Amino acid sequence: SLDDAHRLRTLRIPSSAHFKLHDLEFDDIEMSDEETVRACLRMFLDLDFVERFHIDYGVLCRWLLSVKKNYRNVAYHNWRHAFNVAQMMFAILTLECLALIIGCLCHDLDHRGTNNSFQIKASSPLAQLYSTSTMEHHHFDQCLMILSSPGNQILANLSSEDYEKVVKVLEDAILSTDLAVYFSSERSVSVTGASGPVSAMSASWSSCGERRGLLRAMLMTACDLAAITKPWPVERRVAALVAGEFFRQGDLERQNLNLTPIDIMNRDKEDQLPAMQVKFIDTICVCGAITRATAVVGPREEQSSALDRAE
Ligand SMILES: CCCCn1ccc(=O)c2c(N)nc(-c3ccccc3)cc21
Ligand SMILES: [Zn+2]
Repeated sequence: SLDDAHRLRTLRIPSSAHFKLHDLEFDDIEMSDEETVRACLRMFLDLDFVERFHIDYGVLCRWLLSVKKNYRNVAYHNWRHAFNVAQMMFAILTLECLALIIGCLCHDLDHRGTNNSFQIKASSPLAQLYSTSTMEHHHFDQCLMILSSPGNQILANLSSEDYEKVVKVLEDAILSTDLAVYFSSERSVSVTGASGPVSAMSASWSSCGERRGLLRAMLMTACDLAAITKPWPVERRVAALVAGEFFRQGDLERQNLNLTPIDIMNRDKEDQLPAMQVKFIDTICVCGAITRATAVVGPREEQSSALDRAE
C-alpha cells in the first residue's frame, strides 16, 4: 500500500554485512518480511543500480512490495524463495565480478609480444614450464605473485573460502583467454558423465558449473577481442598495433628461428592486412561467438585453421 512504500522509503537500510548478504550459507529464517525487502534495497544500493539506472527510490520501494505481494502463500514457490535466489545471485555476482575484473586487469601480465606457438618454437623458459596455454599460465602466475606481494594484498581481508573461490575464477578467467581454449571442444557443455550418459536432471546440474565456466570464458574472450567491435577509428588503431606486434614476431621467427612466419605475422604480406581483418572477424569473432553461444562445437578442422590464422 502507499503508506507501506512511504514507510519503507524513510527507513534506514542496514549494510549487506548486517544482513550477511555475501554469505553463500545465508539463511532468511530469522528475518521479518520487512527486513527481506530492506535487504533487497541494500542489494540494489550496493550494486549501484539506483544511481546508475536513475531508479526513483520511492518507486523501487513500491515495486519491491508489489513483487512480494504477487507471490502466493504456497509452501515453496513463494516470496522467500525468490528472495533467497536473489541473495545467492548477489553473493555469486559480487564475488565473481571482483575476480573477473581482477582477471581482466591481470590477463596479459608480462606479455612479451610473442604468442604461445612462438614460445614452443623457441623452446623458451616459459614453454619449458607450461606446454599448453604457455603465456596464459604465466599471466596467472604473475597475477598471484602481485596479489600476494606485501602492500598489494587487496584480497587479504577475504575469508579463506572466498579467497579460494576468487583464485579459482581468476585461474579459469585468465586461462580462458587463450583462443585455443576458446575453440577447444573440451569446453563444450558435456552431458555424458565418466560412466556414460547421465540423467537429464543430474546432467543439467553437473553442467551448471560448466555452463558458468563457459559463460565466464565467453565474457573474457568477448572483452579481450572487444576492440574489433568498436568504432572504426578505434578498431583501425588496434588492428595496426596488433599487426605491428605480429610482424615483430615474424621478424624474430625469421632472424632467430630461421622460420617463415605465417601470413598474419609476415610483414611482406602487409598489403593483405585488410583481408586478414575480414577473415579474423568472420572466423574468430562471428563464427566463434555463434559456436560458443550455442555451445555446439563445429568441426575441429575448421576451427583449428581459423585459429592458426588468429594465432
Ligand atoms: C593477439 C590477438 C589479438 C586479437 N585481436 C583483438 C582485437 C582486435 O581488434 C584485433 C584486430 N583488429 N585485428 C587482429 C588481427 C590483426 C592481423 C591479422 C589478424 C588479426 C587481431 C585483433
Ligand atoms: Zn588480451
